[in-house]
Amino acid sequence: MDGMTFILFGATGDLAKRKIFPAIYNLFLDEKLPRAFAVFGTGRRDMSDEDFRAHVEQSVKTFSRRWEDDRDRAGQFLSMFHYCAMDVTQPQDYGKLAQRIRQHEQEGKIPENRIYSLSVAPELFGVIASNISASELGSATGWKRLIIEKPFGHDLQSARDLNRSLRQFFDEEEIFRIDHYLGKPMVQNLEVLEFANPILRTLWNNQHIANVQITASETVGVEERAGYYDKAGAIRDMFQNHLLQLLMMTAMQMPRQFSAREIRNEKIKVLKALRPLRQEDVAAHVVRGQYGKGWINGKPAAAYRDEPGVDRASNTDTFVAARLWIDNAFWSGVPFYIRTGKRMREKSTRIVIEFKNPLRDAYPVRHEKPAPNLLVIHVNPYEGVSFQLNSKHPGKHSRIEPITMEFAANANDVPEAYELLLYDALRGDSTFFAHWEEVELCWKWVQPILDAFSDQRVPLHMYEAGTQGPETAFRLLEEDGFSWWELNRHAEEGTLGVRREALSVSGI
Ligand SMILES: NC(=O)C1=CN([C@@H]2O[C@H](COP(=O)(O)OP(=O)(O)OC[C@H]3O[C@@H](n4cnc5c(N)ncnc54)[C@H](OP(=O)(O)O)[C@@H]3O)[C@@H](O)[C@H]2O)C=CC1
Ligand SMILES: O=C1O[C@H](COP(=O)(O)O)[C@@H](O)[C@H](O)[C@H]1O
Repeated sequence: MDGMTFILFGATGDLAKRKIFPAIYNLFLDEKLPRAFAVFGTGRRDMSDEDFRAHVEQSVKTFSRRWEDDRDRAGQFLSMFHYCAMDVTQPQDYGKLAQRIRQHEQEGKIPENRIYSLSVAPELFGVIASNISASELGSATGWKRLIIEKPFGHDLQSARDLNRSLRQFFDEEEIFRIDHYLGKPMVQNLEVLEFANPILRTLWNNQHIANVQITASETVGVEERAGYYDKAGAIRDMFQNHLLQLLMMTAMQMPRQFSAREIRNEKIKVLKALRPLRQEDVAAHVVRGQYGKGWINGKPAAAYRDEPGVDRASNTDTFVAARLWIDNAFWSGVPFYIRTGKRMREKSTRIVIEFKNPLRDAYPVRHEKPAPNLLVIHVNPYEGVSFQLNSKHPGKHSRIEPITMEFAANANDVPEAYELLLYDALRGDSTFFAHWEEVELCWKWVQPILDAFSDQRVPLHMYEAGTQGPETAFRLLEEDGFSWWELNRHAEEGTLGVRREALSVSGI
């Protein structure tokens, strides 16, 4: 890799501390950084380079799973970090930053290749891109890339406006929109599972698959982010981006080549085949929920409306479940059920593929019915794959019981999403970043839901904190003769199976 400079706007913020510095540190330990690599952090507060390095060290000690107490190594790592206080809204401040970067590049004979990473509030994305371009930074002789955090817009129109303003200064190929779900190792593994296993490839279609369920449930509530979340809700925070990305990665067909462009084309085909929702149909296919008070892991949890910073009369969705149809030759007739929520019973992101069960009634009456085969991709926090098959009980003649074959990744060896994504951005590989066309199509599909929610056309169902969401989300599947599959009780002990989910039992 060529030498380069990583310019981090928002280097004193929460994301930098928890994700970005630890990721850079892990890449450093793995010798994946270019030989000539420097980070210039910026923020409004005053800090010397030494203060900044102490801040980076503290962040890495706290948040990297691999901190090594080796002073030489730590010194070598920290010497890459520099700090420049500035206000990003002030064009004159960019000259100071540009001078420091240029001096560093000249002293080290480093090419003027620059990555601008925007870890600041989204309102500042456009102004930073414009000021970079208008300042001395804009006349660098090397390549440039822009890393953007979420949220990318608040709805279809604002996303288009933001994209238009960024595209005045950066080409699409230069923009790397982070969706950290695309950096999760099991999500990156999806294309291998689907396409490198002829057995699965043969089965990956509507002839064999009965339904697909994608769940991202969290036990945490709104935490300290009410200011942002109360305006966003689960539909913007998780559904429009992370969950639709999981849907695309699951439903896409094998690309002609495993290049960023071809993979993106296949993902886009899925979005284009998604059956559009008319506003008047939203209530029939989308369930909207908000958590009330309840219990999480034996501790009382406040209702969403009682959380600090939340409007007492808020109608914001903290839970969304939806039924989607992909109208193409591969998936026609297969419902995709997607749900996400805060303050649910368990933290789990998983994709469950339920296979058709044509032999269910082929066994004589005295036998138990075989359960459907299930393939479960456990994305988070367990990372692995399990396959549920049927087997005959050795002792009981007529007993058919489900058995699970599983593969679980060794948690210590699994890199974090930001590590994989930053490494890709350094190499200029955009496969696991959200392309504008994907982002726009996702907003387009979601927009009628946003409109129906804001017009109060979809009832807001309250659910008790610590449960699996409102009852209506169970009905959504029951209408089609299915039920949600949940992690089995022994998941913490390493068993990755699933079982049919019972209706809203709280986690008391
Ligand atoms: N935190 C998280 O877990 C996640 C965050 N994100 C996204 O990442 C981005 C950053 O979030 P987060 O780190 O939580 O935010 P914080 O509020 O913690 O940090 C904001 C950063 O922006 C800097 N900043 C604010 N205004 C200016 C200004 N006018 N000039 C220069 N610097 C400024 C602050 O510096 P200073 O205080 O020194 O002025 C600070 O470093 C947001 O887009 C967020 O949506 C996305 C996913 C998860
Ligand atoms: O982007 C977000 O993701 C987190 C959940 O991420 P995970 O990696 O822990 O599954 C969510 O809590 C947050 O609200 C959202 O902004």
